[in-house]
Amino acid sequence: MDGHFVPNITMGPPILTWVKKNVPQIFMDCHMMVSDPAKWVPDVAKAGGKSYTFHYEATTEHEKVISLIKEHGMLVGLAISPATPSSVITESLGNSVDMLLVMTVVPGAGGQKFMPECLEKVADLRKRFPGKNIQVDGGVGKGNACQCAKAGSNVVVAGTAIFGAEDPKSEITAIRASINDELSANKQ
Ligand SMILES: O=C(CO)[C@@H](O)[C@H](O)COP(=O)(O)O
Repeated sequence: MDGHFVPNITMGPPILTWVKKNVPQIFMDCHMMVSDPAKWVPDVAKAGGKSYTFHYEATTEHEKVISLIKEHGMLVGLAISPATPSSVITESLGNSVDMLLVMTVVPGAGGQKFMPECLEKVADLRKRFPGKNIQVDGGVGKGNACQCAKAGSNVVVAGTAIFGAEDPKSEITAIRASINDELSANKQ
């Protein structure tokens, strides 16, 4: 968060560098809620970022940003905010990224209420991009992770549900189990 695309400011490349140093095996999935996504690509890659997700709404030069991220050896994620329809993700755009992120809160702060109406977009994207990772972020926890997976998501982000839990480990286990149960039921 850069204080411009969204009102808040959070961590940037210097913090990623320290996290990577202390947890070398970590997979850093970097969701960049920033107005100028191209600007941060080199520094995030250098800091050890593995996946770089930028917002569809932040730029008109999607292909350029995607190429830049790939040139820096990172996986590419493309995010849409609640007000953005899934139809903006064209076949060629969707096929050129590794992950599609459907926000289920307005980007900018943790602790907001999950917006179930956004799951229609997950279902649409899953239908059109069966092989892609589809992430859901915003107000996700063990109570609704299965709804996300049912709609077609296979990756979820949970902040408050985990960091606010009395037992974060068991919250993670419960979220993971409900997604895996749903995904294996869908396979049959
Ligand atoms: O940062 C945002 C939205 O901008 C959050 O959605 C976090 O990514 C997850 O936090 P919770 O919604 O789970 O509290």
